[in-house]
Amino acid sequence: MADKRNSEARRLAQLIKPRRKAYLLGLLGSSLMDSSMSLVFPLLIKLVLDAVTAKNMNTVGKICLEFSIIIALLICLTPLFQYLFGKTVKAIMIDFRLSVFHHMEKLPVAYYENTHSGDSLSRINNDLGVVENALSGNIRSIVSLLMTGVYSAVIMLFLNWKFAVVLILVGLVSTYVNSRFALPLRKISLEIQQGLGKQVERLMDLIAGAQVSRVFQMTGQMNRKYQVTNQLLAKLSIARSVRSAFLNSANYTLIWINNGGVFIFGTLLLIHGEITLGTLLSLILLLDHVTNLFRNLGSFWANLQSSFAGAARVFELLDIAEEPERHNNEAKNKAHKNESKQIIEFRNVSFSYGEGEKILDGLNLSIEKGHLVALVGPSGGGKSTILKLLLGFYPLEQGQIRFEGKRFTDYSLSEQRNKMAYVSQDSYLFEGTIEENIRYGRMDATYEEVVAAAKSAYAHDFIMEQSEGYSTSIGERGARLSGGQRQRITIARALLKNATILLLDEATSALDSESEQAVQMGLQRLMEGKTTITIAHRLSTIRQANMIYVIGKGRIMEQGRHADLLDAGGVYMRLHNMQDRKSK
Ligand SMILES: Nc1ncnc2c1ncn2[C@@H]1O[C@H](COP(=O)(O)OP(=O)(O)OP(=O)(O)O)[C@@H](O)[C@H]1O
Repeated sequence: MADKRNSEARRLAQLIKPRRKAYLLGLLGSSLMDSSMSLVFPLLIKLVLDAVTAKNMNTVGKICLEFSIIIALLICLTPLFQYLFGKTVKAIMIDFRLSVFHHMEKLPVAYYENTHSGDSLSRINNDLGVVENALSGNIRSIVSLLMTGVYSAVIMLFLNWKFAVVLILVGLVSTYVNSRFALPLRKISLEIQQGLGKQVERLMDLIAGAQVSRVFQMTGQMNRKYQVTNQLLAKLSIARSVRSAFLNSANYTLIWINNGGVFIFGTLLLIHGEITLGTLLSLILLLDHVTNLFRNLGSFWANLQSSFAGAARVFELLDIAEEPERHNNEAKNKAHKNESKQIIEFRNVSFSYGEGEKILDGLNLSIEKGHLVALVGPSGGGKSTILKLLLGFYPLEQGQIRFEGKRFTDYSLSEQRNKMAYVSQDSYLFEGTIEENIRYGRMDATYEEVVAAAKSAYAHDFIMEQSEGYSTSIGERGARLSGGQRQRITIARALLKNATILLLDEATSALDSESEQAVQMGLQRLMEGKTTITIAHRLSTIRQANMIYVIGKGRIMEQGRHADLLDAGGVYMRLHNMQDRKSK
């Protein structure tokens, strides 16, 4: 645990490193201003009272003038240091948020498939907010407290060392009591941060699943799940409050013992003539700062521990390995020489997600350049997994994929993906205009090229019917468009990319028969001279395919052209007949 804390502190220090000078100057400067402000008054009281007791009015005037200058200086410098500190913390956080964002961009698809988006969102929102608090509020409070307390103690030592020593000894008890509360508070804070993550997950489900939850009348279940996280959070917050309350009452007890004892001791010193009235008053005012140090150091430390809990969750996210430039686990197959002319070849490929069962099991398939190849077969057979492997979303476990005659790993992942365009069942549309969404296919495309792609995808007409044509904003995930319209925009985006290989995963599934026919025609035009791998459930759409692979349980069950497979009378024929009967 201590190691972990150290590592979080070290990593937070690393964050500050590029702006270390400005951060330290802002932090120490503003803390110095805070503590100086607190010390000016006790000193002024002592000096003025001593001068008044000595009836030395000239000195009183001089002291007042000097202190006026000091206070004016403090008033001018305080906002300057605070501005520097605030600005530096913001700059550090901007860089940090950006690096977290960049990291998330590079995380493997597997991370997103296996982690609830609410958890990630909570880490980059709530937990990063907590880190910002640590860098600004928490650390500054501790430094200010330390400075004020230590200065006050030093001044007290000068004013009367006996008084100061008694006070410090009593204060150490207070620090010990406070520090005992720090660790449990940190533990609860970590649980609260995790609970907040769960709560965001529930909220994400509520928003993203708004339609489904209404159709399936799920509000009861969703409410219950939300209640569970809410109650857990409430329980944890109460536990934290209870511990804080105990800490506070322990502190109040100590304050009274401390103040009472010190007051009696100070009065005795005054009666015995060891200190003046001015010194006693000044000591009593300084006393508050020193007891504050002993009393609050523990609880401020505990707050910092809570911030570390948030930081730990962000660093945990940052520690997840990014996608490599290339998957290199095929290196053991170096001996394999390429003698094939195929554009894509799977050789004895086996794959499973994590520790689970084999999804692909010694799969062999080859795809010729310019061909239209269809993958069909029962649900869960592994068709989409084949496309995911081609896109490099997962590394291979066994076997190899060859690509344009070379090993897959001879290409970087970005080179592989540059050669491919992908339209999946639920291709994502981004917040922005229709034009922007199509242009993501190729950022340097001209407006005319964007329009041409939209025309080929048979999207142009409905785009022109929108209020602002290509500049129409489509809303989150294209919520202001119909399913078929969304699909045609994603097809236009893929068309614009003009990649050598087209991967279509049920690309026309969301279209009505009329627009499906239109898109099929557009795709036909696009596929000329390109290699297309399409996953199709409706076998009527792949009659023209050069090769059809029937995939089941991660293996090829049958392969051939449409007519051959029908003649063979196997799985394909049964699927075909079933669909035929349904359509009639
Ligand atoms: N990210 C994942 N983690 C774990 N298992 C997964 C993951 N994605 C898919 N699977 C499993 O892999 C198997 C094959 O899935 P895949 O999506 O490749 O099948 P498919 O043939 O495309 O199915 P469908 O025709 O229904 O789309 C399924 O059993 C599925 O549950």
